[in-house]
Parts: sequence; structure tokens; C-alpha cells
Amino acid sequence: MNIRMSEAIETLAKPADHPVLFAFDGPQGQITGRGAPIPLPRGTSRTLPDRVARAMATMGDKAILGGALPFDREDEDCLWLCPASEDAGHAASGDPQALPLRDWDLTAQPAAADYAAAVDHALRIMADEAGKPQALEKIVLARSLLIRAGATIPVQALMDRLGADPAVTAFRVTLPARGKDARRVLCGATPELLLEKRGRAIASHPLAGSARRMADEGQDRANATALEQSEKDRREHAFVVEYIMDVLGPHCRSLSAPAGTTLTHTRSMWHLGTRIEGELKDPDTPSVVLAGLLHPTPAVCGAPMRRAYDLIGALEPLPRDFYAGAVGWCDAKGDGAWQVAIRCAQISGAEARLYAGAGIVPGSDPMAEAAETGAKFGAFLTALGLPLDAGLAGVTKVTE
Ligand SMILES: C=C(O[C@H]1C=CC=C(C(=O)O)[C@@H]1O)C(=O)O
Repeated sequence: MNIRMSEAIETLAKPADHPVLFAFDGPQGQITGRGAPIPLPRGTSRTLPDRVARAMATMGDKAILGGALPFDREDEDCLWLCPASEDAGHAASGDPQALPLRDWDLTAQPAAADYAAAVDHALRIMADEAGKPQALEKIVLARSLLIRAGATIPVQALMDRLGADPAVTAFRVTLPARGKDARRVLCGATPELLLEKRGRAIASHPLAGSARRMADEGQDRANATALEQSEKDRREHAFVVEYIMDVLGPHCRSLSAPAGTTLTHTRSMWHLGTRIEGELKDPDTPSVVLAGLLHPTPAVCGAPMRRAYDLIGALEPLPRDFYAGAVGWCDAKGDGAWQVAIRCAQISGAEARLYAGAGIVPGSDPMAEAAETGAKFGAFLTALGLPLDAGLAGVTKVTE
């Protein structure tokens, strides 16, 4: 179907009557896009700037663009154009009775032990290649949990529960139908800001390096201190900051990152973070175009990027699809916020596929990385009403 953008906006007269296409609720604000399901022409990262420029030329200040960029830059993105309206502040609340899930079963894909074997494999490649040109220095490997419930998973109620943590951006993005999955939604609660733009000012807040939060205050503090002092985690983090500085640098008249990292936290995880801030040379560069240039960063892929990306395809048994891509919104001025699509699931009816990954560098311990991914599932599992450590099944005991 070929739809001109001007026609698309006219068709979407009463957004409140339409289903939610995308919604974000977090430190960067509350944004909801509703409308008849009219996507922007779909395409890959290569055509993104051109498609966005054409959309922006017709959208005036009455529309907002939002959606998801896939992990794989060669896959098609999913962006929607909606009228910006005064009641678009937030989506209606979900039915609080709809959760916890009552009947469910859970399958780890791959099992924790197979994930640890893939980590071990990557570590051996790093050791073999050390010192050679284009040697693999970091890779982020992910695994997934497939949850099958007895009834349709209530996306808005889930998003409401995920958003209870003030440190995260809860999000939902309606994805294009695929096969029997007619109503696919990407839903999650990400703590990681890929790119925010207001006028000329931009910011990014990459995270890499993790430790699990503990119920016991003393143990929790000990985990945080160990993370702050971990040379392995600081190395893992530095790749991300360096990459973002390199990609954004040519687009900025100033760009800076503080020396050292800051400890940040969600309700279930500690992370190392760095807030990068800058000023664009061209304040009209749309935030979605900058997000498209940036992702996937070494927080979800690795270094060197191409080498890590190829190996992810070989070592992970399932495609990532929109996990580890980017989700966000962009207004007619190009302002907006894009988050890294982590701590999320692709939901289709009564099924949810959750994803979590961990950064691997020389010195990583395969079973500890499997445990880290297990802990990263925690927030989503809790929101569904499942046991916090259901994601740790098959992880043999590792020191916290
Ligand atoms: C890839 C994920 O997390 C990234 C973000 C923060 C910390 C990370 C880490 O310590 O490995 C990851 O880079 C994920 O949650 O799936």
C-alpha cells in the first residue's frame, strides 16, 4: 500500500479512538502515539534518513513519529506516524486485576548451560585473536525465555507495572503482523538512554557493567562496591563510551564525557553508566536519524562492531528481531528520545519472548554471565507476577 504522509495525517482524526501504536513513560517524559495503523514506508537503516526527511517535510507540527529500530541494521524498522494531540500524554491504564499471570510455563532458549558454552566459545576466539588486526575484543551475547500463558498477556497492565521503577522508561510499540502473530507488541522497561535531543542539545547515557541487586542491604552494597571496583566491568563499559563519542563526534560542535563511570541502578540491577552531552552542529538533525546512526552500540553488540555482529549471528540460536535495537519518538522539530530496547519482550497473544544479554570481555566467567542475564530478566518476570529468579533456572551457583 502506498500512502502519502499528508493523507495519513488527515485519516487519523481522532487519536483517542484508536489503539496505541507506541507509548513511552520514563525520565524523558510520557508520550503516546495513537492512530489508524499507518506505518511510514518501511525500510532499513540505509534509507532511514531519506524516509524521515520526506515524512518531516509533510508532517508540520501536528504529528509525531515513534516506534522501533531493529537490532540488525539490514532488517526493516517499524515507525509510525500519528497526530500529536493534547490527550496523547499517556495511554489509558491497564486492568490492575489482569496480572499476575495465573497459568504459565517457561522455557529457556538456549538453556543457561548452552548459553555459558557460547560465552566460552567467544572467549576462546578473543584469546586466539588477541593482538591481531580486527581482533574481537567484546561481544554481547543474549538468551531468551519463552513464556506461554493461559490467556492473552495484558500489555497495558504490564507496562503500568514495569513503569513503577522511576529509573526506567517503560515502553510498548505495536510491531507489524508476521505470520500467525497478528498483534505483536514490543514491551519493556529499559534503563538505557541511547539519544535524547532538544534543539541543539543532545545526551546519551550508555550503561555496561552489571551486578544484581540483593534484598539484603549489606549484600546489595557489597555488589555495588565490587562492580565499581571491577576492572573487567570498567573495560566492558569503556568500549561503549568510546564508540558513542566516535559516532556522534562528527555531528557535534561540542561533545564531552566525564572521566570515570557513575554507579546507577534500577530496582533489580546495578550498572556502570556515563552521561555524554553535546551540542549538534545542525540542530535540525532528527533524533531518529541520530539513533539510527548510533545503534547497535557495544552495549548490545560488541567491538569491533562488524566482527561482533557476525559472531552474534553464529552463536545465538534465535534472531534478536527488535530486541537490542532502539525504541523512541521524534517530533516535527526532530526533538525526541530514543532508548536501547533491552529488558523487554516481544509479546504475541498469550506468548512472550523475553531477551537479556551480557557483555563478554577477556576475564568474563561464562556461568556468571548466564547468571547476569538471569538477573536481567528479573524486572520483567516480577511485573508478570512470576518468581524473580525464574530466569536463573539451570544456572549453577556463582559468587554474587
Ligand atoms: C544487553 C543488555 O544490557 C546491556 C546494558 C547494560 C549492561 C549490560 C552489561 O553489563 O552487559 C549490557 O551491556 C540487556 O539487558 O539485555
